[in-house]
Amino acid sequence: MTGYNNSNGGEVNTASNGNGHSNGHSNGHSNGNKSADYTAQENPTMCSKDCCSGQGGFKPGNTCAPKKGAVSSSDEKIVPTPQSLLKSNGKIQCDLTPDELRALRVLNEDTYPYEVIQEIADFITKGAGVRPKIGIICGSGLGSLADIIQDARIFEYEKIPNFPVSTVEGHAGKLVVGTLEGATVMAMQGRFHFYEGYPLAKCSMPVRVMKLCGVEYLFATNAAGGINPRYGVGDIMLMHDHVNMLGFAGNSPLQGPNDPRFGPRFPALTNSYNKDLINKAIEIGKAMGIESNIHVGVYSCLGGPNYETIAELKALRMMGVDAVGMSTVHEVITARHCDMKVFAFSLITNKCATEYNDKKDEEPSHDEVMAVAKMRQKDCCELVSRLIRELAMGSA
Ligand SMILES: O=P(O)(O)O[C@H]1O[C@H](CO)[C@@H](O)[C@H]1O
Ligand SMILES: Nc1nc2[nH]cnc2c(=O)[nH]1
Repeated sequence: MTGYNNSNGGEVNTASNGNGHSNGHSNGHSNGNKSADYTAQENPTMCSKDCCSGQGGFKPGNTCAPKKGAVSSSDEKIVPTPQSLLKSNGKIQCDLTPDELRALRVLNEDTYPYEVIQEIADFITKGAGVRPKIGIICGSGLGSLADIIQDARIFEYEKIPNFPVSTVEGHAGKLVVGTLEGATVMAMQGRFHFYEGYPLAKCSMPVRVMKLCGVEYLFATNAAGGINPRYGVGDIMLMHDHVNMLGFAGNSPLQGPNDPRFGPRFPALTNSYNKDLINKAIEIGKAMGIESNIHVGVYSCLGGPNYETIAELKALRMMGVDAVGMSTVHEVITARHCDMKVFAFSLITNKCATEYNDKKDEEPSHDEVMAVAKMRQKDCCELVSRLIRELAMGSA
């Protein structure tokens, strides 16, 4: 095990853009060509945010009207959208089929009151005949974690009332309830991502379903890019913390009115990842002989679906991030909010380039992510099963 490692091994160079061109700005902006309408403050011909806010934007009578000759979008002719495209007989035209409309509605139904989540949980526990104690979320290509569950009762997402559907390859869209190593478990073969168009609260809604089914421990797994230069493809990073990039941008699965039946308005996240489970997993890694492929590190979730630019990866490395993905963080936040114990790991499926001269063939692809996950699924399954056995025996 490489152990805790937050050190900045990436040797990030902020003075140059890495293409050999100095960017000319001490603040790290790489765009040397400042456009004419860069900000309202810098160009007095443009109105500021305060000036036009709440007034429907710029109006000709405003005192801050652009001066003649100034570069501004108001110089362009505005062609209004013909009413004929918007309305027909007073009704809004819509070419979507009823199925497409339903899909849109499901996509936009992002509030899940306690009662609806309770209904979903009841549907599952009645159908399965058990109350699972451990919840597992299978990462991309790691669906086999659910295949090892015994006495499995399988629920397809489409058949669960009010449940979203999986749209990503490698996420089958099934909920598997049964037993594993003597413990009752429920596993999501397919998670929901922000980039699929689901709001974060909807992405992590199944965690609340797990809670109301009786789950006490969340095991979240994911496929991730390794930013820490010491991580190799196929390594496993036990998550001991995260950087919530979507949170930096004002997005949270806990946004909106708080239901105290789930948890407090302002939950603390300082001890989100259960240390006993991390230590147990390290021991198990040693027993499995994969000690040198196990690390403990910091994960960060970006919105995706694109993989990161090199500048973004450099920035994440500077922030102490070891692995990057597009999931898990909102699930962990939701789990901690309702007081579940969390264990999470990333399977490193690709090495992230943090220098411009890194090899071009290091570009990530989902095919590669899936292939590596397939290759490493046996060890991931063994790690999870052994850890669950320890929990079932009461020694973790
Ligand atoms: O986080 P999981 O679901 O494992 O999947 C990861 O892999 C996909 C990209 O290849 C993204 O969905 C990313 O989040
Ligand atoms: N954001 C992100 N997600 C991933 N999932 C698997 N690899 C990666 C990666 O490099 N970046």
